[in-house]
Amino acid sequence: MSLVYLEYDFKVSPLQPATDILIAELGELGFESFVENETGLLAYILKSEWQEDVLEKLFVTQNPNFEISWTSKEIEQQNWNAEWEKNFHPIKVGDRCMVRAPFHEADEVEYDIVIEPKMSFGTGHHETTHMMLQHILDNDFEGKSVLDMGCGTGVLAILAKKRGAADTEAIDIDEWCFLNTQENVERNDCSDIKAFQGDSSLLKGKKFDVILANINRNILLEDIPVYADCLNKGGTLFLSGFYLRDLDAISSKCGAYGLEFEKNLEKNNWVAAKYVN
Ligand SMILES: C[S@@+](CC[C@H](N)C(=O)[O-])C[C@H]1O[C@@H](n2cnc3c(N)ncnc32)[C@H](O)[C@@H]1O
Repeated sequence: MSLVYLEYDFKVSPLQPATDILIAELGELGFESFVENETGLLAYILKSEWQEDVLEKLFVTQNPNFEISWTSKEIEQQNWNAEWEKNFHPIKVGDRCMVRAPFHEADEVEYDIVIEPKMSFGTGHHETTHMMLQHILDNDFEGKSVLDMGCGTGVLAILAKKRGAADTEAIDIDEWCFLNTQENVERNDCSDIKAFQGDSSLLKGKKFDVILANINRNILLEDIPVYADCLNKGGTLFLSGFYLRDLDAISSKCGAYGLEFEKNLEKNNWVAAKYVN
């Protein structure tokens, strides 16, 4: 069955910081994918999950410093793929890692990741994915057991595996992401990554050396106690999907469960923070 999505074409002024704030707010409302352009942003959400009147209550729509207008249209999933192919360019993370689509030419990099995201989040274009990939490049994954929570396309689990991770699990609440992760792990010769559909209730009794969770502020605040429970002593937790203004709240919740803040990366006000157990 083909799912029906809504494509919103937002025109915003000034382009920055309005686009960044809009992406953060729409992400919290459940929008799954964003394509930035010269006038603003295309954003996609499943029609069945959406009530448009929420847009009137956003910070960007209510703040007189921003001008914003939008149109929307229904698109079928297959149309979305064509749209995505038009807009998806390969992304490099430093000199060592490239995330590209199957129809892009491979480059000479240490970690070449091929992703067909369809409607899943996680192409490396978003700041949070990019910073999480950077953390994976900067840290030792050799022989570590890894959880990628909120895996989207599975891109973080795939890079962790390519960096030498041992047992690796990838979980997403969304069926489409779960299926997409399964496809992408095969495509990248990482088929021993185990993918599951679900949430933190699946984590009972499990233990990991590293947990990667790029989700959003509210889910992270709710799930940090579960992550702390699942992290081996000496383990590392990487969290992203929230803004700099929420770092203190996230860090103090982690602190309350014995997880000590070590460092964070920042890009356009987004954060990817590292905690140690
Ligand atoms: C910001 S995307 C991150 C995707 C990918 N890990 C990346 O870094 O690009 C967040 C993902 O978390 C998933 N998600 C949202 N709430 C969740 C929950 N409670 N448990 C597990 N996954 C969740 C969404 O479906 C989405 O795929």
